[in-house]
Amino acid sequence: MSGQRVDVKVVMLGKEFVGKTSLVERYVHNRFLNGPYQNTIGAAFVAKLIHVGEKAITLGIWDTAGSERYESMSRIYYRGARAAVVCFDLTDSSSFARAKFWVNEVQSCEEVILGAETSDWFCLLSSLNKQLILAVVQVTLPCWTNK
Ligand SMILES: Nc1nc2c(ncn2[C@@H]2O[C@H](COP(=O)(O)OP(=O)(O)OP(=O)(O)O)[C@@H](O)[C@H]2O)c(=O)[nH]1
Repeated sequence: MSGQRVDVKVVMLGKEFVGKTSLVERYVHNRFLNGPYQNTIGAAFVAKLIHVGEKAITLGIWDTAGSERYESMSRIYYRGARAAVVCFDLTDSSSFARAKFWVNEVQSCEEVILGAETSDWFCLLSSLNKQLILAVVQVTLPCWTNK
């Protein structure tokens, strides 16, 4: 980590290849890296300064590796996080099962955002009630109702 002061810790979680790094790149640098897929190893950290009203807040974003072999490491990164962005691919039901796993894991986070990505669009469902998020997604997403 860079040693800079972080006001709010945010963690990105979800199966590998669902687009976590791409989302962070878009949000922080407003760019899409078009090169070959490179899996995250362990986790990557990036900070972003945002303004909420007159307040300046530094977000410290931990982009975790989605591969299950890094699962225990990801647990370290979400400890103390104020928010978790749990991502999955709408075309991959196993990635939704993985998202469900992470939503249950991150009970300590104040805010959980569940993101669904297909190849060319992205939607966010946000709620403080994690069970409600899962219920909504189970009802609305065909890839989940097949399970
Ligand atoms: N076409 C398209 N490709 C995308 C989009 N988002 C991500 N990708 C591609 O999907 C692949 C995986 O994206 P990453 O952002 O590296 O996925 P990740 O979840 O961070 O993967 P891990 O680091 O292994 O956990 C990459 O080849 C991206 O270029 C998108 O919105 N559209």
